[in-house]
Parts: sequence; C-alpha cells; structure tokens
Amino acid sequence: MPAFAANLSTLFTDRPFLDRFAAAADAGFRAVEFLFPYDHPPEAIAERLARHGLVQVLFNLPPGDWAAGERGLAAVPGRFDDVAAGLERALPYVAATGVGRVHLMAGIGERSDPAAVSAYRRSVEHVATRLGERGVDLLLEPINRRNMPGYFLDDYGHAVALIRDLGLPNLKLQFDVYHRQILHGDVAMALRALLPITGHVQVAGVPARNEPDDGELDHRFLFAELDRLGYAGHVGCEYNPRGHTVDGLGWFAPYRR
Ligand SMILES: O=C(O)C(=O)[C@@H](O)CO
Ligand SMILES: [Mg+2]
Repeated sequence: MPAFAANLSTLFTDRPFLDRFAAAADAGFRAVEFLFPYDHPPEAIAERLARHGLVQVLFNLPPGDWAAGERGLAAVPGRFDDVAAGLERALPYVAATGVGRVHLMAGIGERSDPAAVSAYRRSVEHVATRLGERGVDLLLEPINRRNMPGYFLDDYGHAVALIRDLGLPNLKLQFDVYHRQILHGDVAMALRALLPITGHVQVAGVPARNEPDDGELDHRFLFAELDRLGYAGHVGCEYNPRGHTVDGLGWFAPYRR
C-alpha cells in the first residue's frame, strides 16, 4: 500500500497554515508536503512536524514573486542569480525539516526558446549539484498550461530528456498524475516506464482536481499499480477538497496506516 502525504497548501485550508499539521495527523496522515514554507521560520515548521510525528516529504524552492505572476525562475533567461539565491534561502528549511526532496519550478517561458532551454538546464544542474552534496533530491514537475498558463515545463518528454542527459543521481521527476493525465494521458504506462527516475508522485481527480475518487481516473488501480511497481515513496494528496477536507477522506480509509 502506498504511503500518502497531505498537501498542506491544498488540504485543511479552513485553518491557519501552522494548524494544518495537527489536522493532517488527526486525519491519519503520517507525512506532509506543501508548496512554500517561507512565510514561517524553519524552526516553527520543524516544531509542528515533531509535535505531530509527521515526516516532511516535499516542498518547493522559492518561485520568485508569485503575486507578480512569477512561477519559478529556472528557465527565465538572466535570472540565474535569483535561482541560486532562492536555493540558499531554502537550505535552512531543508535542514530544519529533514526533507529528502524539493521541487524547482521552471517559470513562464517557451520550450521553443533556446535561451530559456539553456537557462533551465544551467539552473537545474546547479541546484541539483548543490542539493546532491546534502543528500537531497531535486525534482522537476511538468505542469499543464490550463492550470498554469505559459508554464515552461509542460511536457514529460522535455523533463525526462533533461534528467537522462544530465545523469545526476539526485535529479528526478515529480510525477503528478493530475498533470500527466491532462498533458499526455497513458498514466499507468508512463508510471511503468518512468518509475526508475521518479522521485515523488502526486494525485488528484481529473478534471476537477478534487479528491482522487472523483473523475476519469481509477485511483484504486493506480495505487495498486504503484505497489506492483514497488514504489517506495509517498503519494502527495495535492487536490482541492469538494467541501471540508475530512468529509472527503472516504477514499483514504483503506490506505490509512
Ligand atoms: O501545481 C502542482 O502540481 C504542484 O505540484 C506545485 O508544487 C507547483 O509548484
Ligand atoms: Mg503537483
């Protein structure tokens, strides 16, 4: 049975961020992930993890100025220094939480633009190398453009080619089942092919991005498939609940440990 992580940026959002750790633990989760921790000191997050016996499995490196529309800077030409500074800003959170993997967002840009392609490669290589010195994985996540208009990395082929080409042992794919289905479909076959380079899996129903029991995919089949494939990581529950988070956790009951 796969282990599940509550995404605290999308679940339990009826309470302040730091109170979501308790809610996740009370609901039976043993692990959490979230998008960004940077509004809170690293020690405050570490304290909540310890208090509730939770493992931190993932968060994102700083994305630039989100309010201004930035969605990461890795593929934005001329912003390498900001990417490097973002990594330094994140390192105290990596140390405090003990997280084993972080996601680097690519940003807005075109894969047909050679300057963006080479900026992305340079950023990814730098950040992965620095994280590798600390035993931390760097993840790249293809994201569909309906949810994130203009996002550079909206293609599995591009992500996989870069991961294979750089050949860094700690550089891996963030396989978000929701985005995969919207971008390319063929989810189970892609899991089979890409599991060796997959560092994290996330899930949501398609197309509404609600609970995984909702929509066109059979979540029970996919979770069993992850077992058959020997996936040893976590599945991040990155969905927007239909109502109150706890009321929608019926799908989770058979997987609670
Ligand atoms: O949008 C998603 O899907 C994510 O996983 C976010 O972490 C994007 O950063
Ligand atoms: Mg995701």
